[in-house]
Amino acid sequence: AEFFSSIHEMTKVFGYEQKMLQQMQRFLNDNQRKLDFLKETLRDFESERNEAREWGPAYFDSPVNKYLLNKRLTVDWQRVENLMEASTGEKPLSRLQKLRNGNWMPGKGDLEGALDGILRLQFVYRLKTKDLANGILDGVDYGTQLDSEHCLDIARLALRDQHPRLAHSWLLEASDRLTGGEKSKELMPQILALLVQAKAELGDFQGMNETYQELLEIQPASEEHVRNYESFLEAQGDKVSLNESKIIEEHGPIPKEGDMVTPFQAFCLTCSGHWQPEPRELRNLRCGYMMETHPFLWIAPFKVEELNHDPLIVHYHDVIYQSEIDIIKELTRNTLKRGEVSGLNSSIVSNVRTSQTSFIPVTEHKVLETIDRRVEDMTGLSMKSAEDHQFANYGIGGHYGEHYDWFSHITLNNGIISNPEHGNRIATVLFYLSDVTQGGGTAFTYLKKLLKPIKYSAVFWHNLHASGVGDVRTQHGACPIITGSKWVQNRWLREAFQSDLRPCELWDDSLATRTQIMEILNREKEAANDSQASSE
Ligand SMILES: O=C(O)CCC(=O)C(=O)O
Ligand SMILES: [Fe+2]
Repeated sequence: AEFFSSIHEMTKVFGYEQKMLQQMQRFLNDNQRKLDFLKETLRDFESERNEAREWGPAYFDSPVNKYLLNKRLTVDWQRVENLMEASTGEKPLSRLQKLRNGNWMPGKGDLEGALDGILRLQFVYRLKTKDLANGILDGVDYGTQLDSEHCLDIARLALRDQHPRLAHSWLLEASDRLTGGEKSKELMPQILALLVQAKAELGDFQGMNETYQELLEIQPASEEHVRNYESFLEAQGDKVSLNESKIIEEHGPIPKEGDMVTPFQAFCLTCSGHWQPEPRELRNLRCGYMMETHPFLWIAPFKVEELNHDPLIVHYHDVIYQSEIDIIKELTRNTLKRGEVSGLNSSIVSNVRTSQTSFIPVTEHKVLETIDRRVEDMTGLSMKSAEDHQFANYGIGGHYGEHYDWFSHITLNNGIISNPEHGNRIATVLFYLSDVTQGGGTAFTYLKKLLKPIKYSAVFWHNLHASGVGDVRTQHGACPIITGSKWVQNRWLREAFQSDLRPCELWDDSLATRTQIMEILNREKEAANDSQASSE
């Protein structure tokens, strides 16, 4: 099992730890009883000996006393020896070991996953190292302090995952948090050695020089440091005297709109709200009640909000009920596993997606059937070719990086998707089965839209152009959860049986690069502005 990706699992593990504590308590009790008995015996033996000493040799005139000493030296001491030799608390120890070695316990991968989650949160939301180390997450104080060793662990991972700025700041924090004593002596050289590496990646040669000197001051005898310092001076020595030590910010500058960024950067900037649609891009969007698709909706119309016109994205409110969510949670209780993404030839576990997911066929429960009738009314599309219901639970730091829901040609043709004859994923309906306390929005990277999960609501969008070609503007992802947990349900509708039901549109951006798309979008925007301006 895997735990860091799900709060649901983490709560279970927390329960197991309670059992481990009980075994530890039993171990202590058993040993305490043994020690108490030995102490009492020691006192008894001592008092018998004191009495004998007071009497002097006359003590042994009494046959009873002779007997007592003999008994002590044979039987009683033997008992003491046996007791001292016997290992106590074996039972609770072996129970404890069983609990801890069970496959329900988190392992090394989970620990790394949890650290990875912290780093991702920090990177995406540009959180301050100092705040995180003080247990403050995006302004909320959780009161948990990280010690020097924790900071060092995070720094090590940051360095490995090419976040040298973050590594640098975590190392400074690790050093600030050293409290002296043996531990400091052990950790300081490790901190400085990694600091040299971080500064090297950041091109801070003067800083490297200073840190090398500090390192050699505390470990002058280390041949390794001397050797490294010498080869550094040889290679970069000329740069040292020229340069000022750099000021290193823990986060790089925020790219401006229109700057060239990677899709991942666009994802981060949308998640953190640094990139947002401009007011004029929003002013034609409406909200209201929808009642066209089904007579029932005249009585209870859907509450809809338009989020985007092209591609069409709409948000429905109050379209799933607590009673349904309760049933769903029961259905998925034992079937959640780490979510996978499409690899070249198969589905793979990847850090791109850290959530627990489960596919459940509609036939499993009538509630799924009811939800599908609703989806039909919400989308005007047929559910005949829909995939199984997918449920996902994200824990803290859990996320799903930017992606398209539509399958690429490679995926469509390599036989790893279910029912390829049903074609590509024409539309997505994403239900939010929970609110999320902090973070965890759905970010549309091209459209700069961030949707905060609202429990009982659902988002619906078309993934494909009318030609059947994937629409790259639908790229989206699940932003990492800062606190709380997130439940979603995906309904993926396929192309088959939809030909009379889908709306039309003309252009095809399937082969365009991001820059080309941005150009087209900007041109459209300008055109819209022009026509707006001329009509005003
Ligand atoms: O959880 C989210 O907000 C998005 C999930 C998603 O995009 C997916 O499962 O394909
Ligand atoms: Fe998706």
